[in-house]
Amino acid sequence: MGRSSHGLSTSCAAGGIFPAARAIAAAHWRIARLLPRAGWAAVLATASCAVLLGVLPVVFVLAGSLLLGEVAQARVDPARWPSVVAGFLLASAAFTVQQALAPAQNALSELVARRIDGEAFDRLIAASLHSRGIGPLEDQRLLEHLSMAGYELEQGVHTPGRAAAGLLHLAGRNVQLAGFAIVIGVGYSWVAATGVLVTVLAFRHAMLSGLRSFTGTLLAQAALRRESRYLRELALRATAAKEIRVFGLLAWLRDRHRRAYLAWLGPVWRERRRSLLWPYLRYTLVGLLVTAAVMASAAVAAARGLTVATLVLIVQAVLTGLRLGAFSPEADMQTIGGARTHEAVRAYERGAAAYDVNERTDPPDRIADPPAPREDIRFSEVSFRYRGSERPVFRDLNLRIRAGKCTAIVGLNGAGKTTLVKLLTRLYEPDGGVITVDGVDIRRFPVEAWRARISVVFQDYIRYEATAAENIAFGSVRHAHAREAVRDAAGQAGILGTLDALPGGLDTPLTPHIVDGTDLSGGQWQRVALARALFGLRHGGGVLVLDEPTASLDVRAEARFFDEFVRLTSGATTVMISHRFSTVRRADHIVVLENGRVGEEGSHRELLRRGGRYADLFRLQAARYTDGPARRPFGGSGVPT
Ligand SMILES: Nc1ncnc2c1ncn2[C@@H]1O[C@H](COP(=O)(O)OP(=O)(O)OP(=O)(O)O)[C@@H](O)[C@H]1O
Repeated sequence: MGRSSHGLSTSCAAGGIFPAARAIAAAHWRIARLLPRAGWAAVLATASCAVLLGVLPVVFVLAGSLLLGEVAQARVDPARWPSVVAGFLLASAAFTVQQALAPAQNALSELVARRIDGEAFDRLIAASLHSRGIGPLEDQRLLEHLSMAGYELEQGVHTPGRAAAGLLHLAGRNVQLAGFAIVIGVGYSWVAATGVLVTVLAFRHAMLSGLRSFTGTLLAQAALRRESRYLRELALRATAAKEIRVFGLLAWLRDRHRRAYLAWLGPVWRERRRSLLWPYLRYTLVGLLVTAAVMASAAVAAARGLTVATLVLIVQAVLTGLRLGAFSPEADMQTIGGARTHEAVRAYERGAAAYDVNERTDPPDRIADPPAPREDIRFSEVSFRYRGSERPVFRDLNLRIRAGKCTAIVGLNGAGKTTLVKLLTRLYEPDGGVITVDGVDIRRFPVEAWRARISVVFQDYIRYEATAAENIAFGSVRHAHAREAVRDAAGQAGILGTLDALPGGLDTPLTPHIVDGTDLSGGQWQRVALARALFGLRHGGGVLVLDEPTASLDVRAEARFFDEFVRLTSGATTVMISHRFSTVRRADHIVVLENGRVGEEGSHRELLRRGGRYADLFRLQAARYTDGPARRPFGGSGVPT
């Protein structure tokens, strides 16, 4: 049995008939085990409907032939008319109940599917949120499972729930098949019954194997499908609308989308022909031969005395029975595709859980409540490399962040500044070394408690589609009700006036996608993010981390922010990451990251005096803001200090 890069089995071709049948049976079994999640009452009701809907067509055919036979007899023997009426009533009842039950079964199947899919979505979200760090969400291998499962569950077609409902539907079809086989066996010949059964089962097996192989190809094409989806979204969403128009990317986008779409569809079409069309034609031919053989032998039997009613019964049972070998739109694609989605959910769950298990184990002597740092936070001999990446970001990094002071971290792009924050907030664990607060390993604190101590504005902070007040209160959700504190934080970040002036004040949704909602400018959003961090700091943060806090602020706003900043953060341990030297120079202590280590550190003046990397970078940036004299070699009178 082949295995794709997804770890999901994809092909039956290599293994022959029995392994393929075993794999399909195993997939069905895994799906069947999901049924209790829909609740036994719903499952039993749906299964009962399915079984009845399987039995009723058999009853209808039996009643119909009984009616036919009795009508013929009643012409010569009037005493048979009650039997005619009974046959008619039975056929009518079978037909009417079938019509009434079909919508009920659809509704119940929907209920079963939604319950199971709701639970699968819950599990996927739980696996995504419960993992301690963000490693699984940045691991390409696991992301494939996550995006495939998320996409299918959202589309709602190839889902575990639809697969489970499909299985119940198949149970009904199998009951029907058994019913017709019994009718043929009892009424005519067990050889003919076996012929019909074998033909239907062989046809179904070939079709399901083909479907399985086909969905395997779909999966193997997942990257291309994702690319064409991404390009479609690029064209249809507002996010890239500006650049696409200004850079004149429309033609490129259409062409690229067309090519990606065809590159995805080409193998899918080929596989559809290979695994679905040819087996379909082959088995249809076999089905026709079997039908012809049974019909011919029935005709011979009829000539030798088989009654017309029995002949009609057999013909109907054979034809309707053979029809059950056909594709079931309610079940087949769903059971095969849904089983794969279920496997993807499980694979992501396992992978995400393994991430936590594989992390270094926490020290046993736990401390429930991490204190705010009194001395310092230290990175000691810390090394770290992203999984799948060759290059370590940190190698034996030693770094001290003084408590109650502002430490600025600078470095070239990719030096590891944001990664440092990820390690500090335990979104990733170091491969070696230790991070301590006043000498205590931070792994001794519960992760949530430690994170509650840290208030962060990430470089790519989130613009939540929520009210302005909520956007700020997310800094400490436990204190979301503290309206005055929200206003204070907004005031401190210099955004209160703007928010008060919105139509709904602080209760205005900050999104243009909601009626009465609005959007803010980049700089205004940055102030909201700052307000969020200040709100968190006020409610027990103790440590404030700002990654590029003033990147979107205008020069005046930046200057004002820093005038206020010292007062607002007094007593807090602050880490500031910035490329703006006008921001960095105000820090108490500056650390330059270089080649995975601390290249140099000191105050702004000390570092300028040293004339090293920091002084170079500072001089380069200062020269961009001044005229000729500032371009003189550092140390000259024209350089700001
Ligand atoms: N999820 C990830 N997986 C693999 N490599 C990553 C990941 N995130 C970052 N890196 C790599 O780690 C290194 C450090 O990245 P980081 O984002 O910490 O740099 P930075 O100093 O914050 O950069 P910038 O100044 O551009 O924001 C870079 O080489 C980057 O390519």
